[in-house]
Amino acid sequence: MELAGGLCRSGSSHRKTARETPVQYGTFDSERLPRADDPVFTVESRFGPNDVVAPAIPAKVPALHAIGLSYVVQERPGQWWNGSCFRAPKKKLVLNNLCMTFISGELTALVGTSGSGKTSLLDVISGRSEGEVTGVVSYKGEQCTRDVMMQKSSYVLQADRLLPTLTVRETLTYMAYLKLPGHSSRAEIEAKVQSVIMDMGLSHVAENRIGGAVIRGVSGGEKRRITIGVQLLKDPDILLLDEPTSGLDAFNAHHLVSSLADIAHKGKLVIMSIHQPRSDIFNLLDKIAILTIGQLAYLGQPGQMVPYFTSIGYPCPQNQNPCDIYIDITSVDRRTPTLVKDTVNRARTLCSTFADSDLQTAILKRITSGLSHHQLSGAFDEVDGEKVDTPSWPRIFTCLLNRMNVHLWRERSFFLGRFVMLPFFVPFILIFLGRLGDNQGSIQDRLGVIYQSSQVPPYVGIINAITLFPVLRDLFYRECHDGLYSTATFIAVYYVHVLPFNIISGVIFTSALYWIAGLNPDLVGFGSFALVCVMLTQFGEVLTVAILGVFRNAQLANNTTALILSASGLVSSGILRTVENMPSFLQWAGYAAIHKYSTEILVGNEFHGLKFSCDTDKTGDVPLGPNLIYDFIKLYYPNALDQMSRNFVLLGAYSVSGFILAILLFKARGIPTLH
Ligand SMILES: Nc1ncnc2c1ncn2[C@@H]1O[C@H](COP(=O)(O)OP(=O)(O)OP(=O)(O)O)[C@@H](O)[C@H]1O
Repeated sequence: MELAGGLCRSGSSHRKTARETPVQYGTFDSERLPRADDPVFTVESRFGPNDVVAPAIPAKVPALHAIGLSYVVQERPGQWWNGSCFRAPKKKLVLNNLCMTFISGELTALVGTSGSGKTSLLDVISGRSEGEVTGVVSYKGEQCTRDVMMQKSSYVLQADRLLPTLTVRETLTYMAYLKLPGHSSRAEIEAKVQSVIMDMGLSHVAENRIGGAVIRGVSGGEKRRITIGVQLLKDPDILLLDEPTSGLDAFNAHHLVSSLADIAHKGKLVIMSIHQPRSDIFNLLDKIAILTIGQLAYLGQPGQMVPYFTSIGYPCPQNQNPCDIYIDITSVDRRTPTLVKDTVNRARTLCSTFADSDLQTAILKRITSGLSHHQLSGAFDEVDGEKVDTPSWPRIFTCLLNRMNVHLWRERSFFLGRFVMLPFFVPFILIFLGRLGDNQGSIQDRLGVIYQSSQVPPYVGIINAITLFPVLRDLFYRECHDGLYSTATFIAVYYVHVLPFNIISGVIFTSALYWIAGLNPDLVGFGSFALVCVMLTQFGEVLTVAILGVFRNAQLANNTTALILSASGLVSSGILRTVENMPSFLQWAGYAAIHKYSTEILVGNEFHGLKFSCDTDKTGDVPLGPNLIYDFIKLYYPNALDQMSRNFVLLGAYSVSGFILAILLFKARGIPTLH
């Protein structure tokens, strides 16, 4: 049977067209749509009178259609260090001209072997795809833009990204503040959270911590339920789930899918990808779609699957799970080139057979019967997203800040570490340098204290960021992916969250070091010293955050930031080597380094007005004249005394520019693929 124009016909000729003439998302070749008077609409079922091919859908049931959907991605030809940046990226056709229909009130499973395109299809439907999409995704008869799909659908990714320190109820409550309309009252939010807890069967663990690698918390199945519950908070019309049962035992997988079936039967449109559903899960499904090589090998009711495949020469052996059998025959076997060739050919044949089948014809009929005349000619109106009352910025900011505070408070070792880590260095410095005297030798010792005091705080900032930030970053990726808030908001919240801790630890560090070591006994000097330490700690932390925006690997980010700060201290402090003696390019580089300004402040602060005694009893000691210290400062740190305010402003600017750099790097690097 030949469909008019061959829309959704699989095969190499079409593949070529999709590759060579990429069109924009939201367009399709209307010439290939069947007409309302097409004879295919009147053909008899090939399965006989008892086999229902396409039960009529009541006109008002909302349906999601994928119409001529193709998806092409750019494949990276290796890592950049292998020279991939000099090679043209290869295009890969991941989905090829899919025509599918999904209906509200039904649970549809996308099955197929690994790499068949299940996740990509969910990405495209949800509007979160990265590549080039052609074809139309329509919902309730209107073409859905990315924004509309983001609004109408919720997407449950494969990995659970949850804060281990929060309880189940807290997790859902914070998410409700981020997702529910801005006018929602506290009581409404609590009621919604309670109803999701009940719907997802989480009431027995509602007050338990989620837990993680170190602290045991809820089970894997319960974590999956929480992740799904998070997505149900905004009451989406469409719920998409990527491998929701992965990692679960048979009992939990069945329990979860049966909850999803309940959700679907309450009127939601639920589509999930699943690798190999067991027979008890298979029985819970309303529809099943088998994908292979980016095409459709089957879409229909589970009960129709055996008759369909039997009719095309693949009967299901007795007492076997039909899903296992038919996923196997549609799979590509990659063990040897011959096997690949044979199984790809078989998969292609199965897809083109399905494209010619009554099942596919019925799908096309459903699609076209829901389309208006101008839509049939390819002219869809793009629906604008409904005006959604999103939470206000202060509400989002406060919610994120509270969540970070609760998380840090519960991570007791990180929390205490923030207060004690910097002061912890004081005994080491004191053991090494002792109490400073007022003789000439103490000048060198004071320079040592100054060097240590400008090196240690930013390193502590690095350690603090590396322990705390990555888990928050992973959560941010997930929530930013859902469009809940921006990168700038996230970084700003983190900046404000850590600032009080850095102020307190900087003041404790200075209080201990300054008076016990016997630095210049002056209250203003003490305040300036503390302020420098705070700014350096904050800069170290925010610079690490910026680097963590580039490197996903925390260890790499740690090493890179430590290297940058070491280089900064070496070239600009003037303590390890006099700046004037350095090559000019290093002198210039020193101007860009924060340690130049922090050292100038600390040197001016320490030596200004300090009197030193003359050690005349020691052979070789040269008495210091009254102006010698002043001359020393003037010679080696010419801006230390005159430009103290400017240096403070520059230190502040560094900490702000670290914040801006973090936003820019996060934006430039983008949100990673979260699968
Ligand atoms: N952004 C991308 N860049 C490169 N290749 C991609 C991209 N997205 C998908 N692919 C490729 O497309 C094919 C289909 O991938 P997809 O993740 O959709 O398969 P899947 O059926 O969900 O597999 P699995 O069950 O293993 O998750 C794979 O070969 C994958 O490598």
